[in-house]
Amino acid sequence: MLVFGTRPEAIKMAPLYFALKNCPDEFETVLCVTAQHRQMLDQVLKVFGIVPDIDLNLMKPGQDLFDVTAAVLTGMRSVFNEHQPDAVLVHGDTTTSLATAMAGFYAGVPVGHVEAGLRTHDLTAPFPEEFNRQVTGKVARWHFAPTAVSQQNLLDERIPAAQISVTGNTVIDALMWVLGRIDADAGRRAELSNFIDARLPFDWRSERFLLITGHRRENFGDGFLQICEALKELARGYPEVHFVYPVHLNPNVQGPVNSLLEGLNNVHLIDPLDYEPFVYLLKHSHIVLTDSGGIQEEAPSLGKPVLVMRDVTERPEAVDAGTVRLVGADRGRIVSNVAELLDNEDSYKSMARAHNPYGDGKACARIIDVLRSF
Ligand SMILES: CC(=O)N[C@H]1[C@@H](OP(=O)(O)OP(=O)(O)OC[C@H]2O[C@@H](n3ccc(=O)[nH]c3=O)[C@H](O)[C@@H]2O)O[C@H](CO)[C@@H](O)[C@@H]1O
Repeated sequence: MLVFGTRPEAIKMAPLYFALKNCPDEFETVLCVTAQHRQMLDQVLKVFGIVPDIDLNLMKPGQDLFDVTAAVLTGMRSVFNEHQPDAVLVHGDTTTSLATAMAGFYAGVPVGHVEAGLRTHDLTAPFPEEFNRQVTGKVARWHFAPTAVSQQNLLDERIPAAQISVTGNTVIDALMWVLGRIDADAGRRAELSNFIDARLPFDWRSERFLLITGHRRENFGDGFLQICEALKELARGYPEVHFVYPVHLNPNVQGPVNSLLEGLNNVHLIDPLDYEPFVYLLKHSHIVLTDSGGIQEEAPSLGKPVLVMRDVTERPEAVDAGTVRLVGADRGRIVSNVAELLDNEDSYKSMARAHNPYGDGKACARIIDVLRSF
């Protein structure tokens, strides 16, 4: 059984879902979604053409971490009772993953952790994700670590080596699948272009633009004010550059972003994009400014410099390779780093190198090999 509830989990679990479904003689695959994020999850399910077998549909207005954790935990009790899975697979560091892993532990269902071993070693950053992944790691029977760094983090926590496999990150499987589908189909490319044209009033194919995403809890409040002030300063200082920001639906993000950034001609605040147009836009972007985890993995494989608006990252591989840089949610650092990349071609070139520290597109096959031997 696969269980997930948010957009990034759905993107990263979709290829694994298909890979398992492709082995019907070996695995009966059941998909349960919690719908921790309803709308953004559904967007991804639609792109991949996936219909869940079970939908807990637990998103409610104004719910907090206590509500989500409790709802997933009790929801999964019923699901496990009814379906009696032999194993449950969860992903990464969401509240859905944490509570499902706990439910698996209580119900005696072995847990496989996809994207295991990422660590900042600071329980408050990202919050609550670092806590979620550490606790999920305590419970897991199989740890599917994307890189040697994440494998080492698990070994340092005295997880037995035999329970850890280095598989690569399934996000690269998803990215390659989506890009392959776009490349192979001129009609699809035309449709995507029309879709993006309808949302952006400039020629995004030829003009320079920054692609921005920001939604981390630890940046709510002052962090978002600083991010918005930085964007405002950059937009005024570089009127010929465009700033495209698909704004996360969380009201803590929508509030400051909409009020502080409206009315600037070259700042384009749009709704979160479906995965396919997002990836297409990422491919055409000049610089990526983000606090997201997944985008730190996708952008390097497309050769895009990434400035991460956080002080720590659980993904040091691309930072070490020099294609991702940490700039914090700090107005001065964001402005100076973006300005350097816009003004200095050598700096830009040194960060704009395509490389793939996070996988080769074969992570799902490796995960399935491990599950086969169970
Ligand atoms: C910092 C951190 O702890 N992040 C975690 C968070 O995801 P993460 O921070 O990656 O979550 P996001 O909501 O930023 O989602 C990123 C994904 O959404 C796509 N995208 C983004 C914007 C948009 O408009 N449309 C769109 O499709 C991106 O291509 C990317 O694949 O949960 C994931 C699932 O457990 C984990 O893997 C990540 O470690």
